[in-house]
Amino acid sequence: AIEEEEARARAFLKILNEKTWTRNNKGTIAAWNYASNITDYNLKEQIRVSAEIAKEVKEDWKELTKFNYNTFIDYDLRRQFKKYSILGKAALPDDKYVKLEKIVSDMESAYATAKICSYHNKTDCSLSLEPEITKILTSSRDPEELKHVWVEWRKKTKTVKPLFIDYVKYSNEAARLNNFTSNTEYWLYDYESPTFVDEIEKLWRQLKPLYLQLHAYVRHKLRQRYGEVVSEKGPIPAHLLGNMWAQTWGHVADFTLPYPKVKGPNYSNLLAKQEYTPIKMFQEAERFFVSLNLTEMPPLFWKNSILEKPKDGRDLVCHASAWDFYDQKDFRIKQCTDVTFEDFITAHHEMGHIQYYLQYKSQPVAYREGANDGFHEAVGDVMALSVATSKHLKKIGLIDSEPANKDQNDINELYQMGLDKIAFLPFAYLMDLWRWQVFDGKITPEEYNCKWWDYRYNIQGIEPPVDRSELDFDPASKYHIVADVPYLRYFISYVIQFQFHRAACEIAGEYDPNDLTKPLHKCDIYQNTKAGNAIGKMLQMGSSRPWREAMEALTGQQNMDASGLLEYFRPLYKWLETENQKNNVYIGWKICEKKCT
Ligand SMILES: C=C(C[SeH])C(=O)N1CCC[C@H]1C(=O)O
Ligand SMILES: [Zn+2]
Repeated sequence: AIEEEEARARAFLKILNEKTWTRNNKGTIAAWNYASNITDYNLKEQIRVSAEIAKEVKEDWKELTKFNYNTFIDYDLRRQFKKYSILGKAALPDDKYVKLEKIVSDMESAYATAKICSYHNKTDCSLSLEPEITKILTSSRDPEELKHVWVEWRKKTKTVKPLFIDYVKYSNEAARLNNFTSNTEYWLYDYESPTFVDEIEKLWRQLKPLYLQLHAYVRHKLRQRYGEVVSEKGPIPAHLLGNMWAQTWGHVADFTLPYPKVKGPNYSNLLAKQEYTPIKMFQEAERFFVSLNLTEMPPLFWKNSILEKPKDGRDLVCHASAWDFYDQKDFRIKQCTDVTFEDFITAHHEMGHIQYYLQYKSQPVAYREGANDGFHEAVGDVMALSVATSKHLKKIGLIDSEPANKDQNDINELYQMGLDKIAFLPFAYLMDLWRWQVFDGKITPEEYNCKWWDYRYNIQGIEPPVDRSELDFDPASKYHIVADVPYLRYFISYVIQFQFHRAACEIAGEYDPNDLTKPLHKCDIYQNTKAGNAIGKMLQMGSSRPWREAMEALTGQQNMDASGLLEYFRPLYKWLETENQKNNVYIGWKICEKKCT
């Protein structure tokens, strides 16, 4: 009878849970050893362990699928079985599994070890993405030097194209073995919502007008600074926006600010002046979480994390990441942290992942993940929305007084935040729009690059600094493309983090929609344990319930909703519309001559 089968299933699941966290721990250790020290030995070891685990997982899967779990009455039992029933890449035959693992590791190490020559000193070819190239992109105001690093980085990273073609093939093969039509369907499966892509498209439609206003203003200001290299009505040249991928534009703030006369201090300089070190940045981040009655970092975090780029000359993956070792004790961050405000904010982002791991660590293994992957990306950013306010920075003594001219400074602060949060939306959206079409075969290898630039033109309104062709492979210039990391999670995060922020700020009494003295963008939930407890309750759920129920636990609503972000940026939106009208600025962009052939 079903009761008897469910009893057997519970016993089976108990054992599977134990085996799974132990396997995950072993696999994560091997993956950490490779990512933090790229050597042939560590690569072989990582692949050996991963293949061994895949074999064992497949054995257990054969047993698991003998159960009639879709008929189980117990929701929780049914849900856990359903999660374990998706085998993922382990569905591949052993040899193809190893091939796919090696392909992704090789693409990731090509990216992690890529170096370019300096613009000013052609014999110095030691520049890595972090910190050297990043520093140039954020601080150089020489269009020729910016063009040099933009082009040279892509010359180095495009070499993985043949590997990427095979990556697509094997990923699709694995997806089909899981009864998905392609890797696209596999990537979207966990959102448990057939209308999910439509919901995302609708959010972008609601947010695009705000983006168009910001884009028009920034192009106008860049044109004032750089002249004809920035067209009046065309896309913005991608190399002038302070970021290798033009995904966030915060580093052009200092010469495009709405009210330059009341420009505040450079926070990065203040961090350096106050002798912050990477460790102190993470300790400060921890203090914020603990102030909300959330959990402190466990001893092994401080013992095992890599919080600065090692100076021993080793190759490692510098792209910031947070790791759960599934033993409920070992949680780590690996980040090549510089003492900059951007990295201080990223420290909160990464610690948000660790906090989520800590909050759901007592859940069954199958539920130790975000309600959906966008939630995982949002946790730290919610904290950072409070931390980045001048009100908070005064509380922690980074600045000694809040800026004088309130209204003008408010617009400046909103603009600074908008250069990161609003500018990011079309980039995050197009990253998987392109990959979904690649996995579905609608974009073929012969057109990878020009279809990429079609999206970059049409959705983001940017253009390359030099002509592109199919001999280039610009998507590979971005970590997530070569490392097989989906990106829709960040678009989701940048929308829902403002819903979470609004809910937490209302609980904290820091935001009141009817009280103009408490606008959302001035909210700081620091030390508010009521807000912290509400956030913690949502995080403890992990993926034990569908994400809409987790969303409802904190915000009282079940849908993703652009109104949080639009409420936060409302004052900036009005200011931009007025300013653009005053300057008679063209809104949008004419698709100028195709730069990809
Ligand atoms: C910091 C991380 C590790 Se999850 C990251 O990849 N992020 C954080 C924001 C967007 C995205 C990126 O850098 O592209
Ligand atoms: Zn993240």
